[in-house]
Amino acid sequence: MGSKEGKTLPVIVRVLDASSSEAARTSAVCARLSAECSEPILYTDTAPCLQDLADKTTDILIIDLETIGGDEALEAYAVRCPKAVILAVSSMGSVSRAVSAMRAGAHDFLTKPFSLDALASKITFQLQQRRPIAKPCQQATDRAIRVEVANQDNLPTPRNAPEPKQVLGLDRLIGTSPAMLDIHDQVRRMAPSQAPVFITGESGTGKELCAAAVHELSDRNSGRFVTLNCAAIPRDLIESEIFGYVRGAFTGAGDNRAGAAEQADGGTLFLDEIGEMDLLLQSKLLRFLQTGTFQRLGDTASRKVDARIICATNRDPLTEITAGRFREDLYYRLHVLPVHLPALRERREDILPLAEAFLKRYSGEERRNFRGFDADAEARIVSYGWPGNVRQLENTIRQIVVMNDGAAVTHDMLPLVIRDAQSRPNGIIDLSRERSRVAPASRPFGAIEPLWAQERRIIEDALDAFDGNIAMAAAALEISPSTIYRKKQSWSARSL
Ligand SMILES: Nc1ncnc2c1ncn2[C@@H]1O[C@H](COP(=O)(O)OP(=O)(O)OP(=O)(O)O)[C@@H](O)[C@H]1O
Repeated sequence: MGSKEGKTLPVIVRVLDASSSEAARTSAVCARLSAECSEPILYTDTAPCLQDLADKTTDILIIDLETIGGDEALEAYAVRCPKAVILAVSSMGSVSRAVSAMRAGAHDFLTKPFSLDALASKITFQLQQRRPIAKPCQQATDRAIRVEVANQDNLPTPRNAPEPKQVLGLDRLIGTSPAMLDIHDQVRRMAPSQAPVFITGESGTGKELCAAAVHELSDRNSGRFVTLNCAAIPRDLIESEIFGYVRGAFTGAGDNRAGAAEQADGGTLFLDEIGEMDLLLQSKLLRFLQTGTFQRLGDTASRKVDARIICATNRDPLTEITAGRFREDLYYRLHVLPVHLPALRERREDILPLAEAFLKRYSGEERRNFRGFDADAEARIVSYGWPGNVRQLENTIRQIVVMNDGAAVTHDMLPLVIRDAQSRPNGIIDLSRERSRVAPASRPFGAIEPLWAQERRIIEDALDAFDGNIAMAAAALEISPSTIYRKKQSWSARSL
């Protein structure tokens, strides 16, 4: 776990297995982990486990595939705890089962019966090796309270690793370019206001970090900063995630649940990828903004909360309005304090300070000796286009640190996509072949691959190219990682 106020928090382990004896046995593994674990939480039923994954912090999830009805069901668990290490276990082990479990979100797979040592060493390995994955669904969870951290993955801090420094507000928004200094200035001025903030910018430019800085510098900072990524939640669930629900509101609503708006009472509600909301929900959000009141799904009582709204999108809001996908009245209600985060290629002065900060952070975490970049590596890093912006830069540096060691990062440690960028400016995925295919004048219906299938092929190619790393694949495709999660969900919904 991360560190709060200088103390290392214990690793939170959840175990889901229909057999209580199996669950208890599996949980015994915690005693063998080098990281400090709290008492594991055992579930024999899926519903309470799903609920807790959505509501509470999870560092490790050990999940029995038979209990959840197969590996296809795993994704629903994975999206609820995007930062957890997920170990799938099954008594029906096979290579294809393991592969599909890992595609659905597991980090590793074990066939039952397994030895506790085997499970412990797999978990330890994952905790040490895991690279960052994108935030598919930062629900209204405890983790959304961002009074943290250099260790942004909420991974358990290795016992001997240096404690991450606690940095708040603008310190976390690295950059000294004129554009970034201007953003700092805007954030400082906007923070004390109660008015909504509307943040635009390409994926990975730091919109969420900027929203967190506004919250941290505001007088609401003793309240919660609750993040809801609308792109990562199926559209029909966004409403219940924002406004909550009462028992029986829909199948599976076994209990009353507060939504993100209530959890942000007294604090800040950050609605990321707001353009993903459907029009009906947009009108409910508008009403909430106008009156401060809302109803939980299935409830008749109105509730009132005091939450400051910050929203973000990587789309052009005016284009969305023109296309009829975004309500103009909602836009003007939200677009009171606008901030635009420029792409990293438009503020090249920030690249090196960011790269150096990430190198320092990850060298400390991974116990490496890196102190800087050699001249060739530095030149390449500074001149590369960084289509995935700061997220891509951060992931790249982390990848380099995990895979190498030395005093300086050298040119040959850089991923091929960056070393080779001049010859292939779009990165590793050569889309030019796709585009240059000469289409015959007419082709019979059915000879053309449907758009979703082409899209799926391209995304899966990108994932293969980056070894399944969603953040890197998204960066190369110049889309948000949450788009990949959403697409994957839609493929499973089609049972593809
Ligand atoms: N100026 C910055 N200084 C330090 N880290 C940054 C900065 N900008 C972005 N990052 C890091 O880059 C990653 C992506 O940032 P963030 O999630 O805020 O981007 P985003 O614009 O909200 O992306 P998306 O649109 O895909 O949700 C995070 O790990 C964040 O900490």
